[in-house]
Amino acid sequence: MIQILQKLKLSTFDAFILCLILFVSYIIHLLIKYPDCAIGARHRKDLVGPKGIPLIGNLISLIKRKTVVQYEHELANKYGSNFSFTALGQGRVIVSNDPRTVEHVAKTNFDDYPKGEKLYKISYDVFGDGISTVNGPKWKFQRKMISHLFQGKNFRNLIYTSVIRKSKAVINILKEHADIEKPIDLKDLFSRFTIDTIGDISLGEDFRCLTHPDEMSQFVTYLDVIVFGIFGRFENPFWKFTEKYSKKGQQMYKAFKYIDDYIYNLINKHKSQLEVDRDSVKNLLASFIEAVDDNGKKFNDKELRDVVINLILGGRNTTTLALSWTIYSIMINQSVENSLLQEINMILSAEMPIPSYDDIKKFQYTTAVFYETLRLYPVVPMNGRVAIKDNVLPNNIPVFAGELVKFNAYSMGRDEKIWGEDAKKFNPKRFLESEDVLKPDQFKFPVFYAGSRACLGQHLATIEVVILVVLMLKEFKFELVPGQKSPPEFKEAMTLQMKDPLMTKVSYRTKK
Ligand code: HEM
Repeated sequence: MIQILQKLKLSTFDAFILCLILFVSYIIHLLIKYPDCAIGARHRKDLVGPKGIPLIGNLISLIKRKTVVQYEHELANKYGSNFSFTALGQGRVIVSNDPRTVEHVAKTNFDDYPKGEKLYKISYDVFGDGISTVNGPKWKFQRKMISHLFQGKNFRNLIYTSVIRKSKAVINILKEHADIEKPIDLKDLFSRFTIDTIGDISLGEDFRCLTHPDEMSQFVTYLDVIVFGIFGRFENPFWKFTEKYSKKGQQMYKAFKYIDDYIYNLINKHKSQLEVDRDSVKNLLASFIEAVDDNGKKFNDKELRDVVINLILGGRNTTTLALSWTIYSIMINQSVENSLLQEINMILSAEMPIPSYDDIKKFQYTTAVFYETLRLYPVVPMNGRVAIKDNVLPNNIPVFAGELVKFNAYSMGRDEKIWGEDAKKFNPKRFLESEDVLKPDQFKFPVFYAGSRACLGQHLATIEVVILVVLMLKEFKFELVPGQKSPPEFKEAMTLQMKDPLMTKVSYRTKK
């Protein structure tokens, strides 16, 4: 540019005026191209939604939001099931809370909506090439191996034994609180339960979060550091730079290294043990080390690390939140608690105080309570994919390559068009009275996602929630400590987090 100006032999003042004209023309060009949407987003008159500001779209409303879920839910209340907005850095977002859209994205046109490059790059340090973020053959291989293992009898025994053992530890903690009438933060207790359970199932490790809460395992502490760190990257386009020069960033890098070393050490330890005696270790990591696909291919060490960390992270937070929202929903619905107790007393007895594996499926009402909770409080409240080619949604909305098609499971769960007039009411029986008892249409109820990439841990999560809820309710009554917000406020995150602790009074059902 400077060379061109020199060749034109313009004075400094003329050059300045020329640059100014060019700059202003460019801005005018952008303003014409993006009159009400963010730079990079296609200007579209055919979609309804909040009017955007030229060049930045709806960025300011998004910044001022409480949480993105609530922002989108307010828009759904105003504009209906289908609407759109844009934001600088995000491009165009098309929200379509229509079961047909979920089916289109998750199943029918699956190949046109892969997991995005941005997600892969931002979370590579943690998820690596694990199932949650990859596409194509890498995803297929892991999906096949994991589902195969998860369907086996060994896995069944492993999860059952582990969940029962860890649930008993929870009951012991609750006894301590009930004895001295000391309230407990159930959200924190569930988080310790889920990490101890998934640590046991996947690695054979006892993180001792239930038994020794004051000596927090370094692995667990660093796990939280990386989860929050990665979430921060989605909000900060300059993360690569800021992490390099911030204390928080340095702590994250330390955490990545620690977690990697920890898992690689365990892989080596497991391999040595398995060489000596194949039956000496029974956990998911051991099973993955031994697993072979149809072509005789085994997981290499990097794949083992990735698969294990993906399962730990995929299953921990989600189940913690599911348990917290379930117990909260029970506490505020007395008639639901009564029906639960009726079911528990019908299946369990003084001689059989603990459900066997086969008993679990008898707890139909309890499972319905879990589903009903997820309908109103889906712990993965929003989901979506960027289209890689032009498409048309079943409701005739065109989608252009690069646009993000989203559905908001929180809004869908409260939509009368989907769930009828009592959509906002907590009514677990709806999952029992419908034709497909406890097998809700996954496109209408996409809380575990749907189609080929539906959650692989649904069964495990259901077992964890049903067993723990049954054992807890059988022995104790739970009440919200007064003065807390009900329903609890949300905290901005990828999952539907409660902002504050869930302080709860615990008392014995029968006087000791
Ligand atoms: C209530 C508890 C849970 C909920 C609500 C839940 C929800 C979900 C959702 C919405 C997805 C799709 C994510 C996406 O692709 O955008 C997913 C995927 C997945 N979940 Fe879960 N999950 C739960 C528990 C678990 C557990 C306990 C595990 C295993 C330890 C697990 C393992 C997975 C895996 C491996 C995937 C990836 C599947 C694939 O991409 O093919 N989940 N889950």
